[in-house]
Amino acid sequence: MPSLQEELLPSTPGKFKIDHRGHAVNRQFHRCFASTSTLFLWALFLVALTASYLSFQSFIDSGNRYFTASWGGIQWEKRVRDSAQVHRPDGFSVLVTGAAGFVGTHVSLALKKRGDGVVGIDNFNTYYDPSLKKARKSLLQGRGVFIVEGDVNDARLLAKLFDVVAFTHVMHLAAQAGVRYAMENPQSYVHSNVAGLVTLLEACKSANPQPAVVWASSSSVYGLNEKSPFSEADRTDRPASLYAATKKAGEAITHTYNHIYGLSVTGLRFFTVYGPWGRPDMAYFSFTRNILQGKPITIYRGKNQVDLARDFTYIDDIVKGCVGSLDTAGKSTGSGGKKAGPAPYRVFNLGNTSPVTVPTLVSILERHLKVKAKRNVVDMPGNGDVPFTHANISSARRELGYKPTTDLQTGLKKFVKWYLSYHGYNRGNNVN
Ligand SMILES: O=C(O)[C@H]1O[C@H](OP(=O)(O)OP(=O)(O)OC[C@H]2O[C@@H](n3ccc(=O)[nH]c3=O)[C@H](O)[C@@H]2O)[C@H](O)[C@@H](O)[C@H]1O
Repeated sequence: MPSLQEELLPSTPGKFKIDHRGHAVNRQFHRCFASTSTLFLWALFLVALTASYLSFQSFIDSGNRYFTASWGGIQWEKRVRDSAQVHRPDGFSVLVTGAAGFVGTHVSLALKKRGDGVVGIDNFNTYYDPSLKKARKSLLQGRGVFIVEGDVNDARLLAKLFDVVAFTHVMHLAAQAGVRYAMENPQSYVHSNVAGLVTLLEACKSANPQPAVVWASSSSVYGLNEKSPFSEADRTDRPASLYAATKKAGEAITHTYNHIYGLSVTGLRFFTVYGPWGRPDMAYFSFTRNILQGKPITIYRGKNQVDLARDFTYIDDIVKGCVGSLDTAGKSTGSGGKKAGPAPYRVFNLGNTSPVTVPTLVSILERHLKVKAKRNVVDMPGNGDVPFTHANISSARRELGYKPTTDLQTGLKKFVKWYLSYHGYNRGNNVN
């Protein structure tokens, strides 16, 4: 006779010995209970493991934030102060956000050159090759512009910067750019163009004295507007992309800060800016790369086979518009978060006033590169693009003295020259 103990335990691990009904139920119950407790113990173990992993991660994260932060300290503050030092009578000290970006680099160089103090901030994100941003940073460093590596969403960093320097102006160019990428990564637009903007404005409104703010809006706010050329008074309530919607939101948000806190605000609607040190995600840049590499380029075409057109604007003209905006920006009236009276709120188009079709842009590039493009013409996908842009710049001309002087042919020649030299092509043989 097997003992009770023997009856309850399977003879071979994993197997049941069903002698009769009662024993089998007993054994099953015991087995089930045993496996449930094992499962429970395993689950407990896994939960504990996950919890310790998560707290370790958060420790690492906070460690990164607080112990390896790339800002702070006496030496850092000295670099910030030196960079903000003004070297002309009545000069400005300007905080340039997105300073390692395309427009940010050019504006910083121009301001520094005329004797203004400039401190840059840039998060060096990977939207496009950060090595280009690092190269721009080196260029700026060589001219005495210090760039802080940080995000405009970092309120502590901004507060510190305003603590160290009484900035007279903020040139806010940090943004998530690109019209079509908004479908791939919508949150990045909210993060930079909405949340980042609010964090920056909070810092500006709390500063004492408050700086005047000039910031980059976009021609894309005109969206489905069909009235041409686009005037600042035209409708901007029909954006065609999330990018455009966040820029439109930025115009509303900056208006609020102007209204409540007396911040002086100037919004600049840039029209498809291009030139040396430009953005690799933009059509003129990626077309150049592909043409030189013998790869096909995709040219979008609008409804009824109408070519798309843009009011392409050369970077040097945009820089003049930015500097003119800083020069004419009235003062903010508030301080420490309190408004003392009305302050200026302005919006200007900065375009070239002569739209060019995308196929014409490609022909100009072909001429400068002396290489034929492999054109792949497709119907414009529903990706946020608008069929054309065309700026009316009378306001900017009147109030900022803005007068674009570079046509697309001339501007692309300068871009191609830079592109070939930057990428190490043999310039003498390739550029006319
Ligand atoms: O003014 C602005 O507010 C915006 O300008 C710029 O946007 P866009 O005018 O769309 O420039 P960009 O991408 O160079 O496309 C140019 C043309 O090429 C067409 N295009 C584009 C890519 C392609 O592969 N094929 C093509 O035909 C395309 O359909 C378009 O017709 C900035 O990127 C943006 O950040 C914002 O600042």
